[in-house]
Amino acid sequence: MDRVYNLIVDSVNTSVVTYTAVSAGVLSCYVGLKVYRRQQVKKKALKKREESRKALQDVQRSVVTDDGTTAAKRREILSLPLPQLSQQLRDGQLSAVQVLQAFQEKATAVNDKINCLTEPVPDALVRAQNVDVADQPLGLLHGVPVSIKENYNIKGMATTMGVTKHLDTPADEDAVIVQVLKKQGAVPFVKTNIPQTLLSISCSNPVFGNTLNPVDPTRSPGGSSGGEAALIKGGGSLLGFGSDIGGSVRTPALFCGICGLKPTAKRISGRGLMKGSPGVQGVISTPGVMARDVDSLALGMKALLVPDMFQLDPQVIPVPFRQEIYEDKKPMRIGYFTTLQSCPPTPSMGRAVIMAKEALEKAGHTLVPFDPPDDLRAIVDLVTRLITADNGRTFSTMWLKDEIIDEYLKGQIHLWTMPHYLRKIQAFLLKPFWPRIAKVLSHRLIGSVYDLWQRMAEREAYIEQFLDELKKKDLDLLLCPALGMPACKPEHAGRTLATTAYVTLFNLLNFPAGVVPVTMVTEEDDRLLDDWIGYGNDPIDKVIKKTTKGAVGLPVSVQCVALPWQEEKCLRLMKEVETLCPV
Ligand SMILES: CCCCCCCC/C=C\CCCCCCCC(=O)NCC(=O)O
Repeated sequence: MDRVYNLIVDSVNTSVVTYTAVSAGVLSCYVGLKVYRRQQVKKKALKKREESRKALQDVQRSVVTDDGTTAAKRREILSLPLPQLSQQLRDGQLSAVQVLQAFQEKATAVNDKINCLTEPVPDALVRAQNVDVADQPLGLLHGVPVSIKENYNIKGMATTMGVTKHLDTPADEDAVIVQVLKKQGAVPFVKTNIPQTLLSISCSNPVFGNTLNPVDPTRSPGGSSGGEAALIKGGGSLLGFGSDIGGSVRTPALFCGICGLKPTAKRISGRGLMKGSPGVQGVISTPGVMARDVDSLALGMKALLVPDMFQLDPQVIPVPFRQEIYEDKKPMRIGYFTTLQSCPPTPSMGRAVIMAKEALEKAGHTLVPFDPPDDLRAIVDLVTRLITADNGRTFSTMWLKDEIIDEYLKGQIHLWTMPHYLRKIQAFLLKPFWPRIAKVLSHRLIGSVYDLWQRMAEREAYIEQFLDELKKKDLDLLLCPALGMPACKPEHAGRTLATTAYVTLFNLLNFPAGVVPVTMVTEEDDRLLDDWIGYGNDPIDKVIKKTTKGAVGLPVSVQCVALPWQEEKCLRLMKEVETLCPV
């Protein structure tokens, strides 16, 4: 009996040992493979970064000059506002090659300091040479060098979104916007940096690295069109093209102190742009224009709103730029608000609205207080739910699977991917202390098509309600904060997303909206921040406060908003604010 028992014990022991050894072997193979894959991904990212650095250096070497006359001419070119520069190019006073080289030299020098470029556009010089031999001006942007955000397709260049799996796939066609720009004579010359996946207000990815804010390098230039904003602010481009589903044109424009316009979706074409959240419903993504001043934005829009665009993308509403609306001089009636319930702004952001409001009133316009209806519901129940409706599947499978996750993206991934039961437990525990955070956590995940339809129906009802409120006050324009805070530190970007309420609201409504710098953070704003509690001094408020502390001197903008398809009217209000509140 004992022998049988021993035999059984021995055989069980042997099985356990064998099982443990096999499991350990499989586990170490799995871990080894993971580590190996990670190293390969890292290697691939670094190789691409090195190649792009070299390509940019080659461009720099080819244009740098120590000839005094050329250098003086380049300084003169770089000092011209876009409308004058494009006029001189059309008149033949300047050549496209001369202008391109001035901007190539400046852009690469700016890049050396803040890492805002991803790659040079390889055929830029040939394109400029072709522009110079044309018999007559090719269009409104004849010979104007333009910068393009990384997620726009340019034939022959990979659109990477900051993930390595796209590095070896060059685009086979230009995005429609790029095609139209070329038809207008423009010379796309550099692509600009983005955050990995685009769904961030920072500007860093494992392939091209982190972009710094040219005004204060300890801060983020904003995202996702952060490379564009930083380059334009640094003087390396006069006209750039970005995209915006949650403020990606407006946030970086604010953080760097330039102007940016997010049009109504389908006013300009989004064909050939890679999206961070393809298929998302109800919070609408659209390309946008970025520049140092409003006249340049208007020129950029005018150059795009032409029959070529309407033919290349029949989904675009065929309405050309209405110059008469942009140049209209009649007094305007403008609604304004300084705060949203969901995320009260830090002192400088609210002060900027009051400053612009008073200047507009002095100039003869009528300013009317306007309360956006139930913005907490709009931001939490609609924007947050709709933008995270797939519970992070696109985020984790399409973008981040087998990739290195960027360090600045890590702080926000849980918002997209946290399991439902964990959200519920946390929301229950946190509700008595931090009701806003509990509200965000407790939002029901979208579990079915029926749920999605319900949210979309709520969104339609919300838009109707918003339009009714505007109509009651006879308003078709709004003035409000550009965001809940000025430029943040990159390490705080993932935990300050609540401040995007001011911009995402207009992606939800699909209204055109643009930002214009009007002031800078003052010592007094910084002092007032000490008593600022935001929504209720919850952990989100504490990070917003921490990141805003010491922001003295950073740009502060206001946001101008118009009704759908009224981009020209939105730009008109922006222009008026720019003229009345010069920074
Ligand atoms: C009331 C508290 C709410 C806190 C949570 C707010 C979370 C808001 C949810 C989503 C906003 C996400 C914004 C992310 C930046 C988007 C940048 C962007 O527009 N990217 C798209 C593009 O570049 O095309």
